[in-house]
Amino acid sequence: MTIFQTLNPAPVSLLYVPGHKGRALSKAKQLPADMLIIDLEDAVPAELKADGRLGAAGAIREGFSGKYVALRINGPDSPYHAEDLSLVQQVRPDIIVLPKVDHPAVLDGLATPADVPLFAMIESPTGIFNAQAIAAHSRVAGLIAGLNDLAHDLRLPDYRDRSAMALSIQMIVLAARAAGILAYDGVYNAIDDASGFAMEADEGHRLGFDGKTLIHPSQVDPCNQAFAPSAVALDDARAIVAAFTGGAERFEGRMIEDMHVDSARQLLAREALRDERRRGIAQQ
Ligand SMILES: CC(C)(COP(=O)(O)OP(=O)(O)OC[C@H]1O[C@@H](n2cnc3c(N)ncnc32)[C@H](O)[C@@H]1OP(=O)(O)O)[C@@H](O)C(=O)NCCC(=O)NCCSC(=O)C[C@H](O)C(=O)O
Ligand SMILES: [Mg+2]
Repeated sequence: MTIFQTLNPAPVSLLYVPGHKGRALSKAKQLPADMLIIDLEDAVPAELKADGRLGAAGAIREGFSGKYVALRINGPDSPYHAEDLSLVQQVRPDIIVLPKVDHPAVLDGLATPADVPLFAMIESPTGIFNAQAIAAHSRVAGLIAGLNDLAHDLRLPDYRDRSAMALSIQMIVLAARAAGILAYDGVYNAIDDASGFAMEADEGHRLGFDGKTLIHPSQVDPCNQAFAPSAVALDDARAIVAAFTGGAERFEGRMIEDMHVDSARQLLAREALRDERRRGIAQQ
């Protein structure tokens, strides 16, 4: 089985849940997030790392009915890395999220099960410059933008200013697409700002991300909505596929060619898979 079959359909809404927060882990079971990323890194204070691992182990063993489960471990330079790795061996999450990946060489030496794919977080200027090689590494199934850390390393006066990170954000999407893997947008910190979240999620969709990483239950539904194709887009895709006969054609006032039909087919196939998965989960 390839890493892509493991994640088919690709998740759209990826919610971080700190490993030491029992109530949040329970609540996460009821939420319509496609993937939970149980965090052992920055959301868990140093003195609670052991609690974080215990919480993560219990929650993963209990299961999250139909959701993909990822574990964000502490990186190889961290004193918590070795114990996080033993947890990975015990619980075998669907995905390992590795933070602050700056060089592909970090992935070569990583003692995680070879058949558990990685999402590599790109969160530094060096990571941005090496994103292409990181994305091309055989263990990597996706990239995640870590924009809080990136804004910090770039010394941005305002970490909310995505325009100051536009080039970096697009390099993450480019690197993922060049390698044929998934790409996820960073988190939106202002948890009470629903309209700001909706705008940023929509922007992430338009930039080509497969979905967005999230930090609060209130962001899950708006994320799913932002990345769902509209009824108009689905109708358009069906009409393009039905109308196309080959070469360059006029279709409803615009030119269509092979690549437009291919995009339309991909959109319809993704939506069909997501529908099937939603029905499967509802029946559980
Ligand atoms: C951001 C928070 C610290 C806010 O906490 P709080 O104000 O306590 O939340 P609420 O009172 O609004 O919570 C309401 C209920 O929802 C549950 N909850 C909250 N967050 C989550 C969650 N993420 N998943 C599931 N459930 C959640 C609460 O338990 C309440 O439920 P109940 O008690 O039953 O009423 C907090 O939301 C939080 O901790 N979020 C996750 C933070 C996190 O994981 N951060 C690390 C990843 S982000 C990052 O590192 C980005 C990257 O690396 C970068 O560099 O950019
Ligand atoms: Mg980070």
